[in-house]
Amino acid sequence: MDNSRFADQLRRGCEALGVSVGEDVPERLYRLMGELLKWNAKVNLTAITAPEEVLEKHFLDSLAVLPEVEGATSVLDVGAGAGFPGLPLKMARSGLAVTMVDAVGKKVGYLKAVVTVPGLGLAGTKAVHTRAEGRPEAEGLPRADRVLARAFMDLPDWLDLAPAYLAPGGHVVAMLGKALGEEALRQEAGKRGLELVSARAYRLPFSQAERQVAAFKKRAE
Ligand SMILES: C[S@@+](CC[C@H](N)C(=O)[O-])C[C@H]1O[C@@H](n2cnc3c(N)ncnc32)[C@H](O)[C@@H]1O
Repeated sequence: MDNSRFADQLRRGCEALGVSVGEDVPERLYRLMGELLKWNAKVNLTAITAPEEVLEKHFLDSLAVLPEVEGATSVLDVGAGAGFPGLPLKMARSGLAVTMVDAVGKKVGYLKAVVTVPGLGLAGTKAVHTRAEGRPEAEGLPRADRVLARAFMDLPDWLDLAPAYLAPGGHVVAMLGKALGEEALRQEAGKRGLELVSARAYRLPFSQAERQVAAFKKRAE
């Protein structure tokens, strides 16, 4: 897929998702895809390698959570793997302080390298090699306004772990596959002293795959 077809498809996908990104973001994501596929030939980062799928399943799927991130100044992406959703979010909102953490050293090696590639707009993005177990200070991880993860843990385990990394007033964001009812989300939240802030079900624009994103905050905040 050439650069202009990629950019066109990315724009159409963003429009369908109702998210907006700057004019130069498609071009920078195209270059990020080049880095990802180049590294993936040496280091196992992702099983998704067809450009159409990287565009939708990695890039658009990451950008789809922009509405839940708006207004935040910092994001912690736990179990970031090859940088999803952290890298596309940073590209789309350059003012965001993004920290990505992963337990696998070679993935973090890629993340640390890719954020220094000139022109990608990822400068200042942090990548930390550690196992996130809910002890931010000991793990060298910041507390953040949005603590999010994709394909990392089941919702109950995520809601047990993630609040430890919240800055005051922050939200835990859960990226889910099949949608859960709001009552089920509220129940899981309530068991952990959390409140449901929002829940939004949508489909990815080309494959129509189902997604849901839910945000939670600590009760009485
Ligand atoms: C299925 S991958 C998802 C990667 C990325 N978020 C995505 O959606 O493409 C899960 C990642 O979590 C990492 N991981 C698993 N347990 C972890 C932990 N306790 N702390 C940090 N990373 C962890 C794994 O190394 C892996 O890269």
